[in-house]
Amino acid sequence: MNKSSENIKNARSANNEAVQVIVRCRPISEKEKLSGCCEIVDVYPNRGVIEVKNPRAKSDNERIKMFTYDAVYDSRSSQQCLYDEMVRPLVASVLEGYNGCVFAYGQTGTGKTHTMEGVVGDSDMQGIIPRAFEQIWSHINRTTGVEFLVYARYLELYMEDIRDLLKSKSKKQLVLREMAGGQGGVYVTHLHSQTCKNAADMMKTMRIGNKNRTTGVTNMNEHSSRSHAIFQIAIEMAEENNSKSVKIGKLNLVDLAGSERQSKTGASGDRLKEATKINKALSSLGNVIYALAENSSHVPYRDSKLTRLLQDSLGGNSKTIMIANIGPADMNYEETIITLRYAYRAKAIKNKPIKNEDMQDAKLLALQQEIERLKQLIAEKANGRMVNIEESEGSDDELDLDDSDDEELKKEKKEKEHLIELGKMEVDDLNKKLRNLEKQMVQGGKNIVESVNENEMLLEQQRAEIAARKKREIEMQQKLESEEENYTELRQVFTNLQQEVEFKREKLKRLHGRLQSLRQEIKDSHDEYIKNRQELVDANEDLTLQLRRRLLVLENFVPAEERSRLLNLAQFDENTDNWILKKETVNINAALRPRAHNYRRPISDYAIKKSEASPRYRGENVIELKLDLPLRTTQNYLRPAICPQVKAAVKNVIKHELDNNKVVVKIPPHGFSVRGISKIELEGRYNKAARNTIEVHNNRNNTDLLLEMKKLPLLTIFPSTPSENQNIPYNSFYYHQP
Ligand SMILES: Nc1ncnc2c1ncn2[C@@H]1O[C@H](COP(=O)(O)OP(=O)(O)OP(=O)(O)O)[C@@H](O)[C@H]1O
Repeated sequence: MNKSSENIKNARSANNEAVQVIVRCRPISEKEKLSGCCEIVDVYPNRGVIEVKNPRAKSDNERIKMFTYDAVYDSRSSQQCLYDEMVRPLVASVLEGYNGCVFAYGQTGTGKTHTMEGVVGDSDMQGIIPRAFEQIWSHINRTTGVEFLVYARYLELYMEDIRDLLKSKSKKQLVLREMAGGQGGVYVTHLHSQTCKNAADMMKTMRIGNKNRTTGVTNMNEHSSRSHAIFQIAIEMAEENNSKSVKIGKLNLVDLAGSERQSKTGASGDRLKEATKINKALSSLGNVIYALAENSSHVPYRDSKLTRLLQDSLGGNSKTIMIANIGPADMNYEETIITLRYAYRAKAIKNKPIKNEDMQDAKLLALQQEIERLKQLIAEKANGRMVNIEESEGSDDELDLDDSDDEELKKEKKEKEHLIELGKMEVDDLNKKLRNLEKQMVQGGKNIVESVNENEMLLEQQRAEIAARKKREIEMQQKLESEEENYTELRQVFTNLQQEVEFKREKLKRLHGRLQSLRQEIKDSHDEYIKNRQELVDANEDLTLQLRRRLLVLENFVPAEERSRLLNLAQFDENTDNWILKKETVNINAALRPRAHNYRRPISDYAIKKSEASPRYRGENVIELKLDLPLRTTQNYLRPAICPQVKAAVKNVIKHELDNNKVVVKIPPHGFSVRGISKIELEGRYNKAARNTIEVHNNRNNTDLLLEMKKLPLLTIFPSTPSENQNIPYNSFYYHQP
């Protein structure tokens, strides 16, 4: 049995593990306070409960909604606390070879980026991603006897397009592909992997990605709110004496786009199209979560690129944490409830985490093999060189002994020396290559002195213990609450019937209240469902209308043979999720031959019907001559090659001109006057350093001239040599040509 099928078998027998769902509520913002918003969210961290008050409630049942999660964090919760309690154990699993995923979900401005990234460089405020870097590298620096290969990838999904944030200028097409060998999982082709050797490298990688995320974007905030960012870290590990067995831990850190419904933003036209595409990913994510929670036989992963990318993390072999971010203001009540419902549903998702062990396709293995090969090659080359050197020295001796000036021997010696030299260069090259390859790997435990601070380790251990205890407490508290009803009844001793009736009436009232609020929740969910369905029906109608309009154009204005030709060429490309036209195989003879048709265009139903009555629509023999296909198009145009000598000569002349040419600057075109002297023309030189800049000299040291020049709109004046004394008039100025 091969390793991958063994892995799959392991996965099946592995324990199911639910997706951990956390809710974090951010503090109320100044803007919300100023606009008179009030807080409607109550967070109970030790019970894992969130309560939301409906600001527009008409009845008691509608007033408060309660949701329970694995953990909840209020506005005062620290970044450190959230990380230690929830994320640290997950990253520790990744370092054992599991797949892990943390994704932040929620309305725009609720703190997803704050939670995932935080304030980079601030030890208290930094978020999950930089903390994960620290944890990973402090583990590597402590682990002796293991070789690591760590690399990061950073991608962005915007309107169903994937962008490589580490190689934003790359022209290579990024396509999603299924892993070979039925291992499950999806990867992106041509995505750049940045090898990292320490936490600073990773931080730099993240910064580069973030910079690329915003370059060329007109509205940075809007863009980041509408795109999904995925930072991927892969850690390959091999024990030094057992390099055959490689483990790979993979961590996906995802900052999703804002989840608010687009109808609320009043988008229309292109904006709506964009919104629909952005929403496509999030609504597909919702559908996947729903299907998994309902244990449905079909999970629509293929509906969007986001769900395909997160396939492993939802219902797959990964350990996953979902962080739902919410705001406390009444203004966002509806969105908050939607986020909370979404998160509540995700609690039901079960994953089957498995360790990625004995990975034959690991980069580390290939790297180690290449290093071994190079070492052998270097040893062989070095041996060969030694033999050559000995031989050459031998012939030297012979030369000395015989004291002969035999030309043959001299030539042979020279050749040998040449060979030795070549061999040396080759070995140097190989050594350089070897060092480069070795540099990519990190020897675990190397910086042990730096990182193993006893107190630090102890602190970390204690934090982990506290986190585990807190988690247990929440679980127990939740269990206790659910069973409290029965316990109180059992513990209650009634002295008379009246007391028992009273107690039971109270209980009935409580249960009735709970029933009513559950009914209300069902009604709300149903209303939400109807609303969503209506939105889908509307969208469907819109699309049908568009389709009919296009079909009408197609039927009436596109010739039938052209239509069938296009239909034959069209095919759906699963990888790009789009229809594409296959390349046509042109039979040149057939294409050029004239063809006769028994009709003339248009050939619409209307025209056919009318053809009986009106000669205007009657069929005629039309001979169609296909246009000759051009042998070359403008795209194939090649510039005539210019002889390099001519090119160099022209360049020289231009350079000479620029260096020596004095330029007469007229500012403005007709010049200007200074104290009666009219139409002064200034003389200047091209400044070599700055194109479009002419250095103008005020040789007359004339302050009035300077003042006049300063008034000119096109003139930027600054001294060519900085002068500390501002009263001394500048002698040189720069005139920027507009
Ligand atoms: N827990 C928190 N404590 C303090 N401030 C917070 C918290 N969460 C969010 N904020 C602040 O709220 C603002 C919005 O947060 P952030 O940009 O992280 O939201 P977002 O959900 O990522 O938005 P977008 O969808 O636009 O990317 C920021 O100024 C951030 O500092």
